[in-house]
Amino acid sequence: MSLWMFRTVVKRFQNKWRSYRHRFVPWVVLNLSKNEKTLRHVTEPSKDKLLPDEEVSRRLLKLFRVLLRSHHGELRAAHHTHFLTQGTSGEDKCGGDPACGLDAMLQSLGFCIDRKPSTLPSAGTGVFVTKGLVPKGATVAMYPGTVYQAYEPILLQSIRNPFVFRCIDGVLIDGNDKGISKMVFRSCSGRDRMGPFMMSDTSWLTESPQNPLAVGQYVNNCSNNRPANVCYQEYDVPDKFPIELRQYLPNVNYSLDTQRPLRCVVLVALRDIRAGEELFSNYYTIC
Ligand SMILES: C[S@@+](CC[C@H](N)C(=O)[O-])C[C@H]1O[C@@H](n2cnc3c(N)ncnc32)[C@H](O)[C@@H]1O
Repeated sequence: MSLWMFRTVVKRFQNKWRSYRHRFVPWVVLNLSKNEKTLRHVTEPSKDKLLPDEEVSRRLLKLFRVLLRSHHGELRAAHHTHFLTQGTSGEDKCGGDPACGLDAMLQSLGFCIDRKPSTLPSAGTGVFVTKGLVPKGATVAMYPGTVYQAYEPILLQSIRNPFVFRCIDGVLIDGNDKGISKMVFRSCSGRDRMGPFMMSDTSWLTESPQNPLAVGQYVNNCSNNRPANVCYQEYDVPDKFPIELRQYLPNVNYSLDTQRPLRCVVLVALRDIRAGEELFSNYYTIC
């Protein structure tokens, strides 16, 4: 093969690769050809938002305020009984009681989601609606993890890591709750605290996240007979987001000197989803 031909082939591959909005490496590469029918096409990146950012903010704030109130209640109760041992690490403010976050979710959003074995054979864990009804257009989950700008190195953390999510602008979110990814998230989160306030939530790395939405990294890909019922949407946290509620955000910037607002990704319901149903997203979006 001549050098010219080689370059043309590489260029063609690069263009196709870049046009994929979301990819979980290496699973997407292996399965892309099998699943062409499930590709989602959008005409322009800006047309890909189902919910305006203000609406995403409003819904997150509603949940986070209920979480804050219930945590204050828990802390007061713990003070009374002299069993306050959690300190202010920001992790496990529910005292390990997942019901605390789930109650807040049911109260503020009208549904609960949780992780369970997937209904798909050999797909590992999935995410299910366990109570209530998720109405079409609801913010049903968040994709937690460390946020890498397109120019930042992620090589070590990305090796054999199926949880690296690629946003439309090349920003990557590492949602792996194990190994080096977990260490990186914890260290960045500890670094960014402002006085008494945590700027992010590390409890998504445990079995019982205090923000119950932060399990979106476990949502499995749709297939020809299991169509997507949720889709991803980027959400940049606005400057005015209250400082005392940032402790529930499951994302943190890898670099301290990132000049952009914190990138989060939410999953939005494409239709009403009932209790018992598994969530399926679309790993491939072409624009
Ligand atoms: C982002 S993770 C999702 C969580 C994963 N189910 C787990 O338990 O760790 C992506 C991985 O889930 C699995 N997966 C996702 N969708 C699948 C599907 N439709 N069929 C089989 N495996 C799937 C693949 O192993 C893929 O690499």
